[in-house]
Amino acid sequence: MGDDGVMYAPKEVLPAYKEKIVPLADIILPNQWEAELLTDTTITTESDVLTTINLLHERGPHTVVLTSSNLSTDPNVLTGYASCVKDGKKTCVKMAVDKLDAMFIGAGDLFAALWIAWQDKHPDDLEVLKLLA
Ligand SMILES: Nc1ncnc2c1ncn2[C@@H]1O[C@H](COP(=O)(O)OP(=O)(O)O)[C@@H](O)[C@H]1O
Ligand SMILES: Cc1ncc(COP(=O)(O)O)c(C=O)c1O
Repeated sequence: MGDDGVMYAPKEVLPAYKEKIVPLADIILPNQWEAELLTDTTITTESDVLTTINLLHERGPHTVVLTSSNLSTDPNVLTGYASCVKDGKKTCVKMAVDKLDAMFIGAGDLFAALWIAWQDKHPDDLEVLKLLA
């Protein structure tokens, strides 16, 4: 959808993402900014992360992965969060990635492709899946 305050799609389609596309999805992998945009929230704490992830679960997806956030206090670490709901039980893990000093276009797309493939192989195992980060 976008990065750092810039949407790749026209902003007019945002309501369709919120109301139509998210409810159709089983797995969504927004970065922090995308998650905030989809839920009209602002994330400044881990508690906010959980609130935002829950709002997204409530719309339908059983898996919500916040691929990156600005919550890490270590400039060399990128922090993400993954949450799955199965049989009414929610599991959430935190992912810490060694941050490279560069900006990668397409990292989110690549991450999503890898995650979806591995989640198909390890459907209930966030501890394995978080190793992708
Ligand atoms: N600077 C970076 N250093 C190391 N890994 C990165 C970096 N940027 C992205 N990644 C990896 O790619 C994944 C997706 O990146 P992210 O920036 O969250 O997606 P998007 O491109 O959608 O904003 C991250 O979870 C991380 O694993
Ligand atoms: C126009 C455009 N640029 C860049 C990207 C890459 O996005 P990301 O870096 O979030 O994977 C996309 C993803 O769909 C895109 O549509």
